[in-house]
Amino acid sequence: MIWAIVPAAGRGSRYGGEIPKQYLDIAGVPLIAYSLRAVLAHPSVQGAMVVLSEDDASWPGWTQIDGKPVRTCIGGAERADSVLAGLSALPDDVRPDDFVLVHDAARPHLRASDLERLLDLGRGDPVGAILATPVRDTLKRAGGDGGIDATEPRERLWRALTPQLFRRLQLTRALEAARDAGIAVTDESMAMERQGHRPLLVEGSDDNLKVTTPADLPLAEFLLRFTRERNMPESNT
Ligand SMILES: Nc1ccn([C@@H]2O[C@H](COP(=O)(O)OP(=O)(O)OP(=O)(O)O)[C@@H](O)[C@H]2O)c(=O)n1
Ligand SMILES: C[C@](O)(CO)[C@H](O)COP(=O)(O)O
Repeated sequence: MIWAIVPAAGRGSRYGGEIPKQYLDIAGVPLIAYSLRAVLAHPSVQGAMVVLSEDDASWPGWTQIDGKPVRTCIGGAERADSVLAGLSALPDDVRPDDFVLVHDAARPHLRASDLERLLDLGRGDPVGAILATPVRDTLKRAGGDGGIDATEPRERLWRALTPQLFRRLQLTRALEAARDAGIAVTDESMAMERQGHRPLLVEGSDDNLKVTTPADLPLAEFLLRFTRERNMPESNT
């Protein structure tokens, strides 16, 4: 069985607003509820560890979703610190070799079929796997003056998404090594790659968007309200 770690300790500075973006209302439900419901919907996921900020005043205090346990711990200044805190706070019966699934609280529209593919392929990989999508646009390198310095080759370039699936101890060691080296890793895979691992790329969906700026919220709401595969959470406490 697998535990999900849901980093939700960010302040949403690029979004702005009164409350952290993971608590914004989408169709009457906080954004984080969709992200949690999406990972907990898989039968192999037995619970979720939500990583909160020290002064989080918005967390609704859920202790279960769909009958699965939801626990919390306090994160850190950077996302990687929060994931490390989540790894450390997992229940004692989560073994060092067990897979854990890390999914951003800010990614509410995770398709069940994408999660199934990630778990199916990732659990068969010696290291683990991440959801990602191939880059489909031409990429430009910006100069400091607002002009274009170069067009970058996009062959074999993918956008990393979440969830990302790794074994508890291996991921813990990789994140600790990056922290101790003073390297800021932007996702779990980067920490694993620094250790020489080559995580599997599993193709996900472009609509597994991360709500980062205000422009993202209407699109997230559209996706959650109207797409076929949706995880509309029921109310729960
Ligand atoms: N110290 C941090 C920073 C981020 N996150 C979480 O990591 C996910 C992805 O991070 P991002 O989209 O960057 O969220 P924020 O850091 O809140 O956004 P910003 O960078 O705009 O402040 C979010 O669910 C966020 O809550 C976290 O748990 N702990
Ligand atoms: C983990 C992630 O969502 C993969 O794309 C991304 O790296 C998070 O970056 P952020 O700057 O913390 O939003």
